[in-house]
Amino acid sequence: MNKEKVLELKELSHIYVNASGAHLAVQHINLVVYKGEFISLVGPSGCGKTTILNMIAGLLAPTYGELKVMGETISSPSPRLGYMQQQDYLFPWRTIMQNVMLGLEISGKADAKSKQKIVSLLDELGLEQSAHKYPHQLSGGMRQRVALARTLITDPDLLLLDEPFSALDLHIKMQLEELVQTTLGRLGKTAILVTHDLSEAVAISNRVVVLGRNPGHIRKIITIPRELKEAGPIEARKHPLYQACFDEIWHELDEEMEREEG
Ligand SMILES: Nc1ncnc2c1ncn2[C@@H]1O[C@H](COP(=O)(O)OP(=O)(O)OP(=O)(O)O)[C@@H](O)[C@H]1O
Repeated sequence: MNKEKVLELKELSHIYVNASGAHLAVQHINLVVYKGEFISLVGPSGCGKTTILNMIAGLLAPTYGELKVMGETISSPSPRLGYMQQQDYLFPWRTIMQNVMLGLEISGKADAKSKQKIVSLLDELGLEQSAHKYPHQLSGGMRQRVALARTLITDPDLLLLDEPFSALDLHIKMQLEELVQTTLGRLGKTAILVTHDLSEAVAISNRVVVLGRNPGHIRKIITIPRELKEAGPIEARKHPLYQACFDEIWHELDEEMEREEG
């Protein structure tokens, strides 16, 4: 694996302050993510997954600690980052082509070659027949593929994926995981996925970051064997090495629950 650092989090912490007081949401988050890695964040509800993602996205300022993307401190939303969420946020009055174009327009990257770039990306994502359709004419899985195209078209260094597959039925979800892994792998992209689905985290990631809560912290970082990644998300779930990884994450989360109750 190429050892270029795409993301560096050092002692990253966030305190929410509002009318009811101050709440330490996450503290001492230390993580380095290298080019081409796929990292998942898992943990119980309220452990700070969204808070961490929002800080990386430049939407929320760290209260203390350091956050760098490609060596640069991020303090506001940056074109280096692509954000994909559970909801696709496609504009209903724009065609698929125009929705993807929006990603380029917003980042000021639209030019004479944009249309051709979009056509070939839609083609790669199996959406070649959909370019002139409107979002309501597509299924949920296809809409998420459009959202992926809109995220990838700006060529971000780091993709932030906030449960982008969670609203889809299992079959479509696994197909989309497969497509995302293949596409990001081919483009050499780096990604951070927030998911509640442990099987998805094991099947798609290079490393899984297991978080604990009160306040949010990293409990353990589990490296997934290369063989699972090479098998692809669907076959990985049937691989002999899969269950041990799943059990290790499960055990961490179990211990976290016991720690909280104890
Ligand atoms: N705006 C806010 N003001 C105060 N506290 C907040 C705010 N947003 C989140 N929190 C608290 O910060 C902690 C982390 O929340 P966060 O939403 O990041 O967790 P999460 O792991 O993403 O949760 P979930 O899995 O339920 O989405 C929780 O204790 C939450 O209640």
